[in-house]
Amino acid sequence: MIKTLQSQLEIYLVGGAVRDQLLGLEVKDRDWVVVGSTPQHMLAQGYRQVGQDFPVFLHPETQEEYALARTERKCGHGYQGFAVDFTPGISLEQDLLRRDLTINAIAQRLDGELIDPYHGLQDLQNRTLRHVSAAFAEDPLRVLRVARFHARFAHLGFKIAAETLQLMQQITQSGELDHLTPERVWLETEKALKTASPQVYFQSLRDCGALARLFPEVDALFGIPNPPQHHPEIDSGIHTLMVLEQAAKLTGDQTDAASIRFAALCHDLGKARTPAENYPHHYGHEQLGVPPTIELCRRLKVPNHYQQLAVLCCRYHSHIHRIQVLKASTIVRLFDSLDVWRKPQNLNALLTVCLADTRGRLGFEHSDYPQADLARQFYQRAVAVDVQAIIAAGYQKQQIREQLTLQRIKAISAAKG
Ligand SMILES: Nc1ccn([C@@H]2O[C@H](COP(=O)(O)OP(=O)(O)OP(=O)(O)O)[C@@H](O)[C@H]2O)c(=O)n1
Ligand SMILES: [Mg+2]
Repeated sequence: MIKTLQSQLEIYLVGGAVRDQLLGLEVKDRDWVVVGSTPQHMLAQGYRQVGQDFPVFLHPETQEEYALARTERKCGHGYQGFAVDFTPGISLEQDLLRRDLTINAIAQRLDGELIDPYHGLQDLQNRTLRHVSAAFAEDPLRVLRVARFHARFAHLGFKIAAETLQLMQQITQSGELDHLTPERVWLETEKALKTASPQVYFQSLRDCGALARLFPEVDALFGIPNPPQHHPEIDSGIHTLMVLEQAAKLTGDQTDAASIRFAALCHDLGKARTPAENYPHHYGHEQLGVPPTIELCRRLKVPNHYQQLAVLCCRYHSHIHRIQVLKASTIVRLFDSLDVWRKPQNLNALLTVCLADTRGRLGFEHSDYPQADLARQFYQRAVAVDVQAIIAAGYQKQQIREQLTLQRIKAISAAKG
């Protein structure tokens, strides 16, 4: 069935599938381009149209995406306002020319032969992210996409070509990024947070000036000093990206990796709000970081669970760093604030951010962090307090709560010895 369908169309594999296969990586989803066909012909072959006025179709069996070869010309701001031409005369080369990066603009015929008019193979070998043509600028989201591909492939040695970075700077300066919807910005950012090197995404955005437009709260950290004895890297922006790098290493592909990494990104936002006369100290930066974290999340419509964890990590990371000297009652209050009784994962996430914070400093990359073990011990003691025994002893209503807190404090005090 597939064979007969495809034999009547001129079909090429394109985009990420060709790229990842050439890099020796696992291919997740496959995108196809169809040359010389029409929507009517596609429908007659059994394909289902995806969008109303976009020439993209789903294969009746594999459900993979097949797009008619097309050109696009921008005639407005942002995502809207494209003049799309998908008449059957559009060639494969024309379709590839409108794409973002040369490494994404290699096509493969069904017999395996590669068609590479823009030298994507060479750029794959040179580990270079290079735009295909000036048409790159027609979709400003591509500034974020390149930063994300950089984050995804940095560990393989990929760099952004100088002329592409320049173009990203021009697009940023033109103000086009301001027309991106929050949803699209967050979608790219969330994907970037899940890559092997999320810090490279934010560094690349900074390199082209886009960080100040999209994440001014993070950008504001650059140039803010820390005490050199604890922070040999000094700069709060650099520290933040180092913490993000460590958080990525610690979380790997665990399911809540993205929210922990996002919390790492936000944990020190308050340092940009320190009065300059206090430098390099940042008294109260934990609480000062909450408003910019909430503002960033509101603007980009970041999902609630990200915001909640980021706010907790802002507020309480220093508590964990100092847990050895905290009173047992303060520790119980901290656990209450973290809602650890219902959500023990909050404690794990905070401890991961704190470990990343410790290691995200120049020369401290392999530091131990005994505070995490201690926090876990205190939690184990406190969570073992038996509420049923308190009820059985005859306590009522809010007395139960009070007794619970009291006994948890006692349990932690005992553990402190
Ligand atoms: N703004 C965009 C989005 C997509 N593309 C093109 O469409 C292809 C498919 O897009 P997408 O699936 O988003 O990216 P992939 O490169 O396939 O990467 P992934 O593995 O993440 O799917 C890209 O390779 C690229 O050629 C583009 O040029 N500009
Ligand atoms: Mg794809």
